Amino acid sequence: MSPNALPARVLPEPVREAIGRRDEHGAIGLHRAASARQRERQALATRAPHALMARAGLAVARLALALQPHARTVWIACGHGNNGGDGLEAAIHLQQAGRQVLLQLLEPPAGSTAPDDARLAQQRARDAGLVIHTGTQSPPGAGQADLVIDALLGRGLGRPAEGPLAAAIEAINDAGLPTLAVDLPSGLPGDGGHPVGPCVRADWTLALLTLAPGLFTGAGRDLAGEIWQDPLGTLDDPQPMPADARLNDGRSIERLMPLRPHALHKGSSGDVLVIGGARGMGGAAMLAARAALVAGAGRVHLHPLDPQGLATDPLHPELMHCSRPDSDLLARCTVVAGCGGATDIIGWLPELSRHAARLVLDADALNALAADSALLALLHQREAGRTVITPHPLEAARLLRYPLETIQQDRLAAAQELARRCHAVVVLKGSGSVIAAPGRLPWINTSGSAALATAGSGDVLAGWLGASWSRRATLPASPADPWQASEQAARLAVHLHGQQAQRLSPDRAALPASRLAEAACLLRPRHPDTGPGPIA
Ligand SMILES: NC(=O)C1=CN([C@@H]2O[C@H](COP(=O)(O)OP(=O)(O)OC[C@H]3O[C@@H](n4cnc5c(N)ncnc54)[C@H](O)[C@@H]3O)[C@@H](O)[C@H]2O)[C@@H](O)CC1
Ligand SMILES: Nc1ncnc2c1ncn2[C@@H]1O[C@H](COP(=O)(O)OP(=O)(O)O)[C@@H](O)[C@H]1O
Ligand SMILES: [K+]
Repeated sequence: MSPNALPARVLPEPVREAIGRRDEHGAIGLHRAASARQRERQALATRAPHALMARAGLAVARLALALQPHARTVWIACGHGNNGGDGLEAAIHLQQAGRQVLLQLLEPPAGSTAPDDARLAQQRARDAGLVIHTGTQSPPGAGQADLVIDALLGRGLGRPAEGPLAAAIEAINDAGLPTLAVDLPSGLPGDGGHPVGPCVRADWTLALLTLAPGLFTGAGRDLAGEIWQDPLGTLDDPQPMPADARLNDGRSIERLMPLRPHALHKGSSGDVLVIGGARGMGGAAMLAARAALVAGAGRVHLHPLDPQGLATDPLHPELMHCSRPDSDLLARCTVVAGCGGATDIIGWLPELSRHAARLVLDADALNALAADSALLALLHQREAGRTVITPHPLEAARLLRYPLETIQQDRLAAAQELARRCHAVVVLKGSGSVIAAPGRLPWINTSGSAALATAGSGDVLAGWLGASWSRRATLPASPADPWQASEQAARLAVHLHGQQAQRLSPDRAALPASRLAEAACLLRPRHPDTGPGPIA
């Protein structure tokens, strides 16, 4: 086994991966189960029987040895499908590398049989002299192993695990050992990232062939740990299956960073107008305005909905108070509406829908929209690429009239549906924010952390996004692609917002939103989140 050829680490960033894995947008593609299967079929068709699984097993064993080089005993829990087959193949290599392997195999449920590849892997493991424990209990000594490899279930998860499978998942979690998941943590739905039954909590996940969106959003990040990928030698295959989504990671947004040329003037950075801050919630609008200012908008106007609200910001006297925005101002600005807007924002929405050049709707503006289909119809009449909405999952649930659970079970689908219904670019916030524009592949953002789970960090994002969009609006637009500017502005702001939070709070301690607003930028942060790179 060559120790040099390891898979590529996808998260945490930065990625130093094999050449050729990025698409024409400089992005890494994500595949839902149906296209992953199709990709697998394509790969199987051009290879010798069992070659793909043998390679998968080798990739798992190599990564296990690289991550835990001193592990002497490795417990490998295998299911009856091809995910288990990968585990069995890995067992052969780990045994050959001198490790003691405790190999557990769950029997198929009554009436079903293991797939051919997995059966062949079982035979090969037996032929290699491995002892296979087939009871429902973990193998003796498993709890004292140095590493557990979870090969119970991968992309085949069809329903919540129960019975022996659920017990095996719980045994892995209860053991508290360093855990490497094969392809997916068992129990994690690859498309959605929101388990409804028991699920392995892994320290590392090695995705095989394709990357599942569910690894990067919802509960996926916490359950998958550090994410690695091995394309199993398929990078040069002709016509690979197109992706269903893309990763909005550091590399993919590099090309979106606006230049600040020497001859820049405030008129070339665009204007932002923030409307929000009803009584008692002036801070929300102030945070959005500050973020827009610090992120580099040419001019920032603030219209507080509370007439007694702060007229000026003592920390930022450059912020312009605006007592009554007229249609000329609306037609010039990127309008960020709704932060702390309460019900006072409702009356503004028809006018904003008609006149705002670019419109970012957040918080209470979204609640107003959810409650009034006439407002939604007005939004629909706006030109393509003129609106961005930034709901958190509960706001998305109100807008779509779905239970919150449904949103979280398939965040990609929810964001796409919202984009279609609202005729807007959508930022569905939370762990692994999804950015979706109508009729386009959605993006899953990789930056950010629980440091952002504080009141006001969404207001900061809305203002940041406003500045990002204003800046892009002054650049030459692509007439053939009306969604491009707003989608790119959202991608850039969402990624930098998360990246700055990681930089300011590396240990994920709660980050006051006012500190984040002061760090708003549209440039590469000075201290990007770096870590040891993978060996690719
Ligand atoms: N065929 C190959 O050569 C390759 C297979 N690969 C592996 O194959 C995996 C997919 O394999 P499978 O399609 O066999 O699926 P899995 O091994 O993930 O699951 C096996 C079977 O378990 C059953 N099942 C699903 N949910 C269950 C539940 N809650 N309780 C009990 N049984 C349940 C299903 O019938 C499913 O087909 C990937 O995740 C990956 O690890 C990849 O390594 C690529 C190569
Ligand atoms: N655990 C997390 N991981 C990554 N990003 C997060 C996490 N929690 C919150 N965020 C981000 O923080 C922001 C919170 O926005 P929101 O829920 O609207 O809060 P608020 O209304 O208090 O400002 C969003 O950008 C969201 O994506
Ligand atoms: K697994």
